[in-house]
Amino acid sequence: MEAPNRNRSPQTDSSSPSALTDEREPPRGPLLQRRQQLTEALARSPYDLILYLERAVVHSDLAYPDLAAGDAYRALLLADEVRDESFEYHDQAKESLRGYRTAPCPEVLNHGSLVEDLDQIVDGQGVEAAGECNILANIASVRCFQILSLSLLLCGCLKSALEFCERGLKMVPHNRELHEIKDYIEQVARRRLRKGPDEPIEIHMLPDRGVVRREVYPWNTHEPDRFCADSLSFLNSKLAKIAPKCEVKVSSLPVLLDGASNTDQYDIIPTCNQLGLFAKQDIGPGEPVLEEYSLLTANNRHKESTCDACGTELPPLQSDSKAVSCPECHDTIFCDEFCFAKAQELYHPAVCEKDVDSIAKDPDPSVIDESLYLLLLARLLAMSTHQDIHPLEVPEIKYIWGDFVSVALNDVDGSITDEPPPEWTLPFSFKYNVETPLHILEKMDIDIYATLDRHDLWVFNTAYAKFRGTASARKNPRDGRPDVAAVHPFWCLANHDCNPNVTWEWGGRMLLWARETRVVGNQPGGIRAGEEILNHYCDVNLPVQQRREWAQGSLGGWCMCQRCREEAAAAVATAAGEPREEVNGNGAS
Ligand SMILES: C[S@@+](CC[C@H](N)C(=O)[O-])C[C@H]1O[C@@H](n2cnc3c(N)ncnc32)[C@H](O)[C@@H]1O
Repeated sequence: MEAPNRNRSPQTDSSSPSALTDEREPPRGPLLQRRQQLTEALARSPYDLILYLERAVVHSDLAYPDLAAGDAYRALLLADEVRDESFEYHDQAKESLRGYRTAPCPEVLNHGSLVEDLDQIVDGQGVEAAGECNILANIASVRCFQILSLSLLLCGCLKSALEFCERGLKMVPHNRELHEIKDYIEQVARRRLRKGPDEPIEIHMLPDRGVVRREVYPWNTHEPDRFCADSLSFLNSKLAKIAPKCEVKVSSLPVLLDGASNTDQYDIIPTCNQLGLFAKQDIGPGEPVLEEYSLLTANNRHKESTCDACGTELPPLQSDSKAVSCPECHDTIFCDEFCFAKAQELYHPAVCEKDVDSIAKDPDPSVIDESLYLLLLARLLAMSTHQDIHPLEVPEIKYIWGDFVSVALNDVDGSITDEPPPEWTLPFSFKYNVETPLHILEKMDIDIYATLDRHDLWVFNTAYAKFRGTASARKNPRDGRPDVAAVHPFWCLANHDCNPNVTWEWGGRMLLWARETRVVGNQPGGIRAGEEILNHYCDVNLPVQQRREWAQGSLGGWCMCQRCREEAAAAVATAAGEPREEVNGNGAS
């Protein structure tokens, strides 16, 4: 069996054996233009499921299977709207389909054996009795199941892929393309689960977390040039209030590796430019460096004991407590009037009495991270809705680091392998990236179709990329589970070093202050004007190997700071029985 190719041309060659296979590599430029046209058409006609399906195919051809799945899922929801007149967008979705016919069928539905399966789709009733819109909706649903199952397979979400494939096969039990996709899912599942050809594969065993491209999408016009003079001057004007002795500047950082290497002893290692925080005046030992307040917080406990706005632990409710509950939705508690006023100003009215509070709360330990990132996304959506700005324009995330990979590196040929390509680094699942964010928006009474520009899947993915590079989480002291997370956009500009010159604590505010003494050699603390603020993302009291393993998650790679390199090189020299060399302050031996 041939592996299907993500890069299929928009002009589907339905005469090929399965029409899932087309080895041509379509050029990106025209596809990007076509994507733009379809996005504009969707802005004019937001309930048109055919346009969504067409854009799904283009996304698939551009090697964004996750975005293809997102579009196919929206088309599937619209097909449900067409069939059920009690649904909220029934009239609009049906009206949008009136411009299309079953013969000739829209090109995007004329795929493989789909039209041959029309008899199963109309259930033997004949086209007229079934109603043309309903038939189109049914054919479209099968097409959605095909795109969803193949795309999710390509992202590595095998369980969701198989579930959608099975749903399609329920509608058209003999559909050739769905059977092919099911075979592919089972082949990949067998390889990943190391199962023999005759061993059964149960759906609950299948992995459902994949990875997708982590990039500044070519059509993303919201991403600033973080290095340009305007951005730096904007950031520094804000920073002046919360860290008056600091400034944001370009910092040269070691390029992070995936794991241990033999470069620890090298005098020169590859570096890259990013942003960092620097002292612009001397800062004494123990002196405060930064105090930052952020409402971009999340709490995954159902009955939380933290302030809804800033995430601080609430004091026990006594008569002298300063805690305030929202007069409209009494369950939402703020630590004081200040937090309540800030919440009212920046996000709360968008979720007040909207029943979004129970979503993703008290998660299974295996999905704690996902739940916290999802709840950060929910907060971001509430902030952008209430402030009436695009989510990626919300100041709290606009300028932060997203650990993006270049589009060129991410672009792959798309044949099916056991795992998605290694350059794809953004964790992805159907539930947390596609389904639940839309569910949250619906609970907020937002029309997910009419607001596509703000709530497209690539917008959620971009926000997730930023959260994953910068959010901090706090563990609950009772059970050690992370239950509160936050993004502090200025604190997160400080880079990591295993010999930090600051330390931090997050209560209601993120506080950063200069260390009294440095970890290495008990040197006195304090930061000179011009020196970089060196934060710590891991426990710096651990030995080098453990430190590097811990920091790998939060830093995004193997720590190559001076201290790690010196300690690792010394350990290697000791193991080899070489005499120890003294190292000077800069680590050059
Ligand atoms: C929270 S951000 C820090 C600010 C970031 N440099 C920026 O430009 O906004 C974390 C990212 O900074 C980079 N980084 C921080 N400390 C580093 C270090 N010691 N070595 C290499 N990269 C570092 C890593 O790419 C990491 O994923």
